[in-house]
Amino acid sequence: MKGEERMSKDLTVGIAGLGAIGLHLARALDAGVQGLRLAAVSARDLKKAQANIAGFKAPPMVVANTELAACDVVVEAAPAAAFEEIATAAIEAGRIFVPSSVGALLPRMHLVERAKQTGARIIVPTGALLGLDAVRAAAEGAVESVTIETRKPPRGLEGAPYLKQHAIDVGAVTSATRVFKGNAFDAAQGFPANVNVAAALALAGIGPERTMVEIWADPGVTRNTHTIRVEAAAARLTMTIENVPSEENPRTGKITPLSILACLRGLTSTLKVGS
Ligand SMILES: NC(=O)C1=CN([C@@H]2O[C@H](COP(=O)(O)OP(=O)(O)OC[C@H]3O[C@@H](n4cnc5c(N)ncnc54)[C@H](OP(=O)(O)O)[C@@H]3O)[C@@H](O)[C@H]2O)C=CC1
Ligand SMILES: O=C([O-])CC(=O)C(=O)O
Repeated sequence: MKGEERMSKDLTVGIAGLGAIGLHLARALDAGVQGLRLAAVSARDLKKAQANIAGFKAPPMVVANTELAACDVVVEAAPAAAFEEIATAAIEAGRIFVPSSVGALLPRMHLVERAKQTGARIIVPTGALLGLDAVRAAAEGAVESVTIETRKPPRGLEGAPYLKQHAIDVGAVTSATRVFKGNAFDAAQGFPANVNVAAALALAGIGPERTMVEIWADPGVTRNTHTIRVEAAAARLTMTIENVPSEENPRTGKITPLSILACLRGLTSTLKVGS
C-alpha cells in the first residue's frame, strides 16, 4: 500500500486535558503510533497547552473541548467537572469516545443510550486497574459478588468531596484508616478524582449498585493499590495492582496513560490480545 493511502486511513485523535494522563498520551502519539494521528488537544489554560505541545514533531491544533468532536477518536483526560461537555459533543458527532473520568459516566448513562442513536462508541479503558477482561468474561455468566479495595497514600485522597462532607482530615491519618465503604455509584460521587477504577469495574461486571468499594487512606503504602475480588460461577478472581503515583498528579497512577495508549492501539492493530 502506498504511504498516502495508509495516511488517509489513520484515525485522528483529540485529547481533552493535558495533565498526568493527557500530556503523556499526547507525547506518545506524537512520537508515532501506527494508524493514529494526534490532531487536536483542548485544555482550560490554552496558553499553557500551546507551550506544552510547542516541541512536538507535528503539533496538534489547540481547540475548545467541543471542537475535539471533529476527530475520529476523542479521549477525555480532564477533571470530572468537564466530562459532560466533552462527552456530549463527541457522542453527538458519532465519534469513538474514550473516557478517563469514568466515575462521571455512572450518573450519565443516558449518554450510552444517545450513542446508540448517533453511532458513537464509548470505550472505557482499563485505566489504572487490571483484569477487566476476566471480569467481563465472568459477568457473561452468574456473578455473586464484586468488590474493590483501594489504598492510597493519604495525600492522594485530599480534596475528595466525601471527606469534606464527613469532616475527615486525611492529613491527620497516622495508621491505615478506612474512609469509605459503600457501592461504586456512591464512591464515584464522593471521590470523583480517586475511584474511576471502581466505576470501570462496575461497568465491566455487575453494575454500580452491586459493586462494593472500600477506600483506605494508608500511610503505609507508597503506591495507589487496588485489589479486586470476584466470586462467580465460572471462577474466583483476586487481583492486585500497585500503581506508581505520577509526578504531576499523585492521585493518578503512571500506568493510566499507558493503558489508554494500549487501548487506542487496539482500535487499529491487526493483532489484538485480550477480550
Ligand atoms: N480511569 C482511570 O483509571 C483513571 C482516571 N483518572 C481520571 O482522569 C482524569 C484526568 O486525570 P489526570 O490527567 O491525572 O488529571 P490532571 O489534573 O493531571 O490533568 C487534567 C488536565 O485537564 C486540564 N483541564 C482543567 N479543566 C479543564 C477543562 N474544563 N477542559 C479541558 N481541560 C481541562 C488541566 O489543565 P489546565 O487547567 O492547566 O488547562 C489539566 O492539565 C481525572 O478525572 C482523573 O480522576 C485518573 C487516574 C486513573
Ligand atoms: O490511578 C489510580 O490508582 C486510580 C485512580 O486515581 C482512579 O481510579 O481515579
